[in-house]
Amino acid sequence: MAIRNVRIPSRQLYINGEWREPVKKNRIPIINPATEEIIGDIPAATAEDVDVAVEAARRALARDDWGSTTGAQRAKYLRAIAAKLLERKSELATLESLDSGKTLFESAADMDDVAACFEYYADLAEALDSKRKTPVNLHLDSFKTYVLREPLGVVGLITPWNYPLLMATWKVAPALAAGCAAILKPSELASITCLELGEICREVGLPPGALNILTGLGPEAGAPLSSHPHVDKIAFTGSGPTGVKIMTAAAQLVKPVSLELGGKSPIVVFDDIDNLDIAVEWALFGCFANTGQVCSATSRLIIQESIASEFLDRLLLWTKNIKISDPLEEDCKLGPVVSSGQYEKVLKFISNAKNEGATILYGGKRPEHLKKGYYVQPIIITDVNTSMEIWKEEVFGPVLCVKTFKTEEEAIELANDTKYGLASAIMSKDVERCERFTKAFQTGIIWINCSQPTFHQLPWGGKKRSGFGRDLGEWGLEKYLNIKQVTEYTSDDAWDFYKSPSN
Ligand SMILES: NC(=O)c1ccc[n+]([C@@H]2O[C@H](COP(=O)([O-])OP(=O)(O)OC[C@H]3O[C@@H](n4cnc5c(N)ncnc54)[C@H](O)[C@@H]3O)[C@@H](O)[C@H]2O)c1
Ligand SMILES: C[N+](C)(C)CCCC=O
Ligand code: NA
Repeated sequence: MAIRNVRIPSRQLYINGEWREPVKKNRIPIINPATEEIIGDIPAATAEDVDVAVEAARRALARDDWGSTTGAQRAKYLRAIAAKLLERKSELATLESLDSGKTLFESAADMDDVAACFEYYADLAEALDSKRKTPVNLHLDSFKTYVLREPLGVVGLITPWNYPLLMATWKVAPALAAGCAAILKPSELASITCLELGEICREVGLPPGALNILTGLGPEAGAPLSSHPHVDKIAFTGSGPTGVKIMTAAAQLVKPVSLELGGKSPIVVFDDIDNLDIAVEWALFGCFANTGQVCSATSRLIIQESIASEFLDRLLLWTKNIKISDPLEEDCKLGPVVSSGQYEKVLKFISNAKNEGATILYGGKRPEHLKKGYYVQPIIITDVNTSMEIWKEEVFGPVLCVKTFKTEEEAIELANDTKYGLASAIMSKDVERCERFTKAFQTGIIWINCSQPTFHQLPWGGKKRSGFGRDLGEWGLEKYLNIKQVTEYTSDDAWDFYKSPSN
């Protein structure tokens, strides 16, 4: 249930466990994409604030109350955060919808996922205690060796607007579980819930500086974080062009980065599926959930020619049935896109596709009943060829383009015909065929007879231009750890490499 008349909290930057006004005192308006109204504002951090936050993070690591904690002690903080998040679930979900345009149903599901992700990494933090020191047996009498897993240090976490608190959590929870001190820089287009995470950390008594939250613009707050000499790693989720900038800045200091970038993922549908409607719904969900603003959206439908016409007829019926409304309205299934910039971008993709000769089978216009807000009907585009922009580029909106195939070889070639490599889906009841596609798809995520279900136990990330490194699962924790080898000489005998002068 939405909380009507919810108050938009007015916050400052969260640094060293306190709310702190940005040095330059600037603020950025919060716009509700469903109404185009300004509903509040967030602080705008600059390089000066980044310096203060990095210093706070370094001090946290040097203090015993954070830097010497066991995994079990950190797990207590993570569980307390999860409990507070659940206590405030309805309010946070409403705030997320007001800020990003996400349907209330999806925002509420995100809050459950956020809390579950903190719980999951609490378990992994506890398990880390027994793995902190691993002896390595060399079968030598003169040496004792072991490997330590330690927190990597101060980490910068830069995140996007499409799942504001969830994408932040995929990085914050494992970074804290590992014992790092973190600086989160959420997207300026949707930061409300990330700032509320700051309030929750304050309430549960997370040691000062363990997590700092700097809202602000990318070039003003994100860039100085990426190039800061005392930030040991940047974990980034966002667009390809920003990923390139971050990697370039980090390279100057040989700072490690992990990049979760965009995609143009395929969903391949074979004519052996049992139930057309079930496959149609997955195709719809795979591309139109979160108004298509999903990095892993399966936005290229590759359908076997023999069922294409019937499949598209059904797809059209299902698409027309999607309720488009204010995201807080009950049963809303498609809200507005996040911002006016994103709205213009989506409309431009549609007009370019038309100009290049593609057919708009359905949608792409403002819904008649919604006069305000960044709303666009879901769009299905046919007569697409592989050189068109709409086939090649990520739209990040509710835009599905369709191509047909005859043979399995043709399907796999079309599926892999992309610079991206995040996810792929196959719909078929032929188990061996699904195995062949699992091997052939050039992506980090494979969905079989579904699209998008995500579990925090499993690694999330891509290859090719979708980036590298993994969030979630044990892989999402490893990236915040430094692996340190320790070699001890235990013999009483001299090493005897040089001639002793006393002989
Ligand atoms: N692979 C994934 O897991 C995943 C998940 C969600 C979103 N995405 C991708 O994110 C993109 C949409 O998100 P977006 O529009 O917020 O992306 P974006 O790249 O514009 O912004 C992402 C973050 O980077 C910051 N930023 C911008 N310029 C910067 C700079 N020069 N230095 C440092 N930080 C900077 C932004 O302020 C924001 O916090 C899409 O391409 C989508 O595919 C990927
Ligand atoms: C869990 N989801 C919905 C697949 C979120 C993917 C994150 C990328 O946009
Ligand atoms: Na907003």
